[in-house]
Amino acid sequence: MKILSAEQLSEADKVTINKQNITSEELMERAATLVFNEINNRLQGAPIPIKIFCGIGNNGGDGLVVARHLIQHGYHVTVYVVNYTDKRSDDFLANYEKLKNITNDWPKLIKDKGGFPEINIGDFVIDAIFGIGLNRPIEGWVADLVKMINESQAFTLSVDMPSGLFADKTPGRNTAIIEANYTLSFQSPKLVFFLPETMDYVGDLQVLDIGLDREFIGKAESGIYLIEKQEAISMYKPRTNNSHKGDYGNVLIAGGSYGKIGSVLLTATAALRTGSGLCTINIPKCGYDIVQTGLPEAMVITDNENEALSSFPGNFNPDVVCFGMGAGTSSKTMEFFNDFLNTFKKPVLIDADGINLLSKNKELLRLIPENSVLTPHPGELKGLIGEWKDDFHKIKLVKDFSKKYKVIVLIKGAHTFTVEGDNLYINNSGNPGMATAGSGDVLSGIITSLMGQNYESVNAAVLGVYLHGLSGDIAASEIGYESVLAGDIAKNTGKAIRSLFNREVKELRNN
Ligand SMILES: NC(=O)C1=CN([C@@H]2O[C@H](COP(=O)(O)OP(=O)(O)OC[C@H]3O[C@@H](n4cnc5c(N)ncnc54)[C@H](OP(=O)(O)O)[C@@H]3O)[C@@H](O)[C@H]2O)[C@@H](O)CC1
Ligand SMILES: Nc1ncnc2c1ncn2[C@@H]1O[C@H](COP(=O)(O)OP(=O)(O)O)[C@@H](O)[C@H]1O
Ligand SMILES: [K+]
Repeated sequence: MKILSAEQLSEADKVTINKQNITSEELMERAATLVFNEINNRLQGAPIPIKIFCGIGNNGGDGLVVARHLIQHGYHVTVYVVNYTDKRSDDFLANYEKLKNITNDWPKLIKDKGGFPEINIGDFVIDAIFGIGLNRPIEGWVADLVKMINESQAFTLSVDMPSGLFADKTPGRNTAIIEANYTLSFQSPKLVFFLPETMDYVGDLQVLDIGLDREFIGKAESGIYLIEKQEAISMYKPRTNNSHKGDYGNVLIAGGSYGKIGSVLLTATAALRTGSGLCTINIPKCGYDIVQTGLPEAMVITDNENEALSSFPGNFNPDVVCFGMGAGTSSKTMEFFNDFLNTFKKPVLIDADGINLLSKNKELLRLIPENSVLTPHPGELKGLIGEWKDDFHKIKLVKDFSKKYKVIVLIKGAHTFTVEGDNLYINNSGNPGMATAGSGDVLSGIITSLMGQNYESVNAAVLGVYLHGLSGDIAASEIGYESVLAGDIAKNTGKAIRSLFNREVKELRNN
């Protein structure tokens, strides 16, 4: 799904009104009725106190429409108009009149702190104060109101966006923002919903298709994509009946050092479980027995050194190499890395200590083959691109880096971002059970496997991140968040692929 900016959404709004020959008030009615339907489905007529806080722009207008429908369906509703200015939008005013026509309980105007109502923990709060029109941080008594709503701990549902969040920029420190339990957003999720600094304000997210013009959305240049099941399905390449192991990639996983051999095992297991035809592991000697016993399906090449890798096996020509997990950053391993980058010219995957070695010796960046994939976690990323001021700055730095070195860079996190030049792919699978040692090693194995199976690097990264999250979701649903081990994520990649299609294994082939 494309993620549009606030500006593009406002434009889509205008184009839709024009093309569908409707008024903006009708579009508001359509959008806000969908919000009402969701709330009604959820509450099923429950007699709980509903407090709706409406701004005076169109977000507030949505709130008034929702209020009207709720009242007409017999809910206990109190409407508050958060009168931060007197410049009310036309559609707000039209719906204000409509609301007054159906109830004697007219909206209560809040103009300062004196007008704040009591909010109890059992209330259902609807936040329709600001939407995509917010253009400066919330201040003064309105900020106090937001704070009061948050402190009440009442269940809070935000319409379109939690008030106080900007769709496309960082909110800045200590600003007032609604901490929603649930956000019903119109047409396109907003970028800030997925960033580490702002995702916690959103709560559970649901996007409502309000029927904005498809052609406009199709053509809109966004460069930001949310990756969900549909996108994953469109990237997946089925296996063919008439095939053999040579068709599914020969991958080399190089890494590990004394005490960290398990990392390579996890990566190789994930690669094989994602479908690699052949997998060879390159480790220091000390790992030989561990790896041969732990994963008999893999072949092993040992280094001359006992405890860390020191020289790249140049006489071996795999389809793709993945380097770095558990490798350490000793000078010997730096020699290995140097050797490797000077020898191997097809796209590679560099993870963990591979990234740390790049940060130690930035000269090596120029040697990375085009279309390689780098998979740093935030700590490793800092070594590569330096400190960032906020999430938007981080994205800019990573885009610049990706363009400069022609590589694909992941920003790993609860929503992993895959950055390829100016394109951002935001992953929407995964869960907190995946915050466990070795989870990243598994991800590297999955992506490397796909690269070896002839997926374009960017698709291997985007699909690999999605499958990794989905495998983690399957593992967590079976054994609970706390118990998920990285090995469980590796084990479930096959189930993840199958679940994309809800079909029997036999049907997942190209005949
Ligand atoms: N796009 C779509 O597809 C559809 C959108 N719809 C809905 O419209 C919403 C957008 O509505 P909107 O443009 O009227 O803006 P909104 O968020 O209500 O607030 C703007 C008002 O706030 C003011 N203001 C700003 N910052 C401020 C501050 N810090 N402190 C104080 N005031 C501040 C600003 O005035 P200013 O003072 O800047 O002149 C202005 O008066 C959108 O989120 C969705 O809910 C649907 O109905 C239909 C389909
Ligand atoms: N809360 C979370 N939700 C979804 N995915 C997560 C979460 N926490 C971690 N992950 C995923 O787990 C992986 C952790 O990678 P990394 O930090 O490199 O782990 P390690 O170094 O232990 O292998 C990343 O792919 C990340 O996206
Ligand atoms: K809102």
